[in-house]
Amino acid sequence: MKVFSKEQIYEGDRLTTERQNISSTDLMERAGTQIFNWMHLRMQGAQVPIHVFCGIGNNGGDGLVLSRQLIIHGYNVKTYIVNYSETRSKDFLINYDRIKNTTKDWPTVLTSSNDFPLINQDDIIVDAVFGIGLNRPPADWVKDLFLKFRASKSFTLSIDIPSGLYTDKVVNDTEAVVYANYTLSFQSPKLVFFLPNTAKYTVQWEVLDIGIDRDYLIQTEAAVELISKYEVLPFYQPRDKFSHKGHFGHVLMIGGSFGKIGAVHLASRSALIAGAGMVTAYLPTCGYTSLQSALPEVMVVCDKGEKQIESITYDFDATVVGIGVGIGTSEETMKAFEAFLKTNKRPLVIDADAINLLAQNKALLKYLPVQTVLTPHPKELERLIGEWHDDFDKLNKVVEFSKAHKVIIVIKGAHTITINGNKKYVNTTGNPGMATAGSGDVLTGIISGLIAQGYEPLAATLFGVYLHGKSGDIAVESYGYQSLIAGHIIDSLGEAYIDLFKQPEESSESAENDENN
Ligand SMILES: NC(=O)C1=CN([C@@H]2O[C@H](COP(=O)(O)OP(=O)(O)OC[C@H]3O[C@@H](n4cnc5c(N)ncnc54)[C@H](O)[C@@H]3O)[C@@H](O)[C@H]2O)[C@H](O)CC1
Ligand SMILES: [K+]
Repeated sequence: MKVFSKEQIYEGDRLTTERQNISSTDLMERAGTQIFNWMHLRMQGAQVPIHVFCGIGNNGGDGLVLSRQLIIHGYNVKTYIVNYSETRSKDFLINYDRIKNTTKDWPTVLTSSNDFPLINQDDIIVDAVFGIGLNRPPADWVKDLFLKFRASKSFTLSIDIPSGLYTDKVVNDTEAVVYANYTLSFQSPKLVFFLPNTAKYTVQWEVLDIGIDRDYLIQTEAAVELISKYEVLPFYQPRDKFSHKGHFGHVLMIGGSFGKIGAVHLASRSALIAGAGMVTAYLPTCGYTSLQSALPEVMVVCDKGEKQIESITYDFDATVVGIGVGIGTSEETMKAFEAFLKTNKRPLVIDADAINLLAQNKALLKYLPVQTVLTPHPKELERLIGEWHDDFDKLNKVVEFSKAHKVIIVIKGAHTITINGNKKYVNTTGNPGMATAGSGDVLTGIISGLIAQGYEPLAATLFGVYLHGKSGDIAVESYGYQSLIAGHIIDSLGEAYIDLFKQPEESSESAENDENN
């Protein structure tokens, strides 16, 4: 699913009204009615007090449409105008008139904290104060209103975006934002729903279809894309009946040091289970026996170093090389890594300490093949690109790095984001149970295993990140967050593949997302 920028959303609105020959008021009517339908379906006329707080722009206008519909359908509604400015939008004013014609119980205009109503915990708050038009911090009394929402502990439903959140930057004052239980967003989810600094402002979100022009949605290139089953399915390469292991490539997994052979074990096994035809693990000699005994399907080549890798030499042609898991950062390993990069011609997946080695010696970056995949966790990323102030700054820095070195970067996290030049891909699978030792080694193995089978590095990365998260989601059903370990993720990989062809997910136009799942 595309994640459009604010400018693209406004343009989509404009084009829709033009191409469908409707007014912006009609479009607002659709938006507000969609919210009403959503609530009506769930509430079925229940007389729970609903407090609808409307700003004076178009987000407020959506709130007024909703209020009117709720009133017409007999709900117990109170409407408030959060009068933070006298510059009311045209469609707000039209709907302000319409609601006044519908009920004698006119909206209450709020201009300071003295006007705030009583809200009980069992009431419902609808937040239609600010939408994507927010361009500066809210006034102090509006912030107090948001604090009152939180203090009430009532279920809070935000329209389009939690008020106080920007679409393209973080908020400095974490109290000047609505903490929504649920956000019903129009046209596209907002990038801020997925970033560590801002995801907390909505527990769940859903996109409502308000009939934006289809051609515009299809033809408009978005800088951010949400990756779910629908986006990865087209990558899937079916197997030919007459295929043999030679068709699915040979992964060379280089890594390990004394005490960290397990990382290579996990990555090699994952590569094989992801579907690679053959996997060879390249290890210091101390790892030979354990790896051979634990993984009979994997071949092993030993380095001359006993406890660490000291010179990388092998005499076969690998399809792809995964390097870095458990490798350590000793001087000898650095030399071996440098010599390897200078001669290697194969696609690379670089993880863990090999990223740290690159960060220590950035001159080596020029030896990376185009579309090398780097899979740093936050600390490794920081060593590579330097510190960042916030999530947007981080994304910008990674984009610059990706463009400068022509590499794909996987920013691992709750919503792993893959960056390829200007394009950002936000993954939707995975869970907190996957924050466990070795989980990253598994990802390295899966991506390498996919590249070996002929997937392009970007497709392999997006598909691999998706499958890794999905396997974790399947595994957590049996083990729970605490007891899930990396090996369980590998064991569920087969089911994650099978799941690709199970019942379709909910339509991507109305994808539901539960941040707590
Ligand atoms: N396709 C769609 O997504 C549709 C969305 N709709 C809704 O429209 C809003 C965006 O509306 P807009 O009028 O542009 O902005 P806001 O309502 O978010 O803000 C109102 C207005 O207030 C000014 N402003 C900004 N920040 C402040 C501040 N801190 N203090 C005071 N005033 C401020 C600014 O000038 C804004 O214009 C979108 O989110 C949807 O909810 C349409 O209804 C239908 C299609
Ligand atoms: K809002």
